[in-house]
Amino acid sequence: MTRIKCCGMTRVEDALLAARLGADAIGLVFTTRSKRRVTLARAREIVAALPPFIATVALFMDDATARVQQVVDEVAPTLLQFHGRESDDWCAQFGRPFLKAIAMGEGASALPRLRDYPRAAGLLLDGHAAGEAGGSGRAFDWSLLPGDLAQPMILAGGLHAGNVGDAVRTVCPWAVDVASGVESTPGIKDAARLEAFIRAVRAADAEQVACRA
Ligand SMILES: O=C(O)c1ccccc1N[C@@H]1O[C@H](COP(=O)(O)O)[C@@H](O)[C@H]1O
Repeated sequence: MTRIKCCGMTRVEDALLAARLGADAIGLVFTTRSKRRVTLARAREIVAALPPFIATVALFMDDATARVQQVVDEVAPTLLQFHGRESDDWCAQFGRPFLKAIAMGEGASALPRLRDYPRAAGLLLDGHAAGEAGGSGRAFDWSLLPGDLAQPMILAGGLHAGNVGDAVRTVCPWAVDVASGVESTPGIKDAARLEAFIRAVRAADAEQVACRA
């Protein structure tokens, strides 16, 4: 079954809705380069409201070590997610499992970077170009993806209810991650779009026997 992460939560009600509809994880964005940025207080409020077994993922992009440590100490997210030029060692210093985002917007030239993060719990492949912020709603060419990634792959970038079924069938990712594709406005989730997204993933899962082989 494909795991589902819904990123860029800024409201308790949206996080609870995602959990109720069947999301496995929610993302909280701390980088200043995002319209979905949350304060520490709001992040704590969202995390405290969640039911059991929903993972929380704190997202950063070239942030200071002290800032990441502060979020680790005060919010206690399940995982960290790094979107910038952070190295594998730098990401690992917090002693937490982490996802490393790889900017796939440049196409095949991004592929060597998939080998640079052996300590990552998963690689999140996003549609933006290196140096740009994610959460742009931009997809990339999934046919570039190698079938033999060493780590679990989290597919992101421009996913929405209309294309996520194809993504699951074509790529067989460990998880999918969505931000703008389930929003009415940045940071505000749309219940109908979120429900349609999760339904589309589950429908593709039901058809896709190859991924479970
Ligand atoms: O969501 C953001 O604002 C954001 C900012 C900076 C780096 C990453 C960000 N979001 C991540 O990007 C992916 C793809 O977003 P989208 O679905 O294409 O809008 C998203 O899943 C977040 O993990």
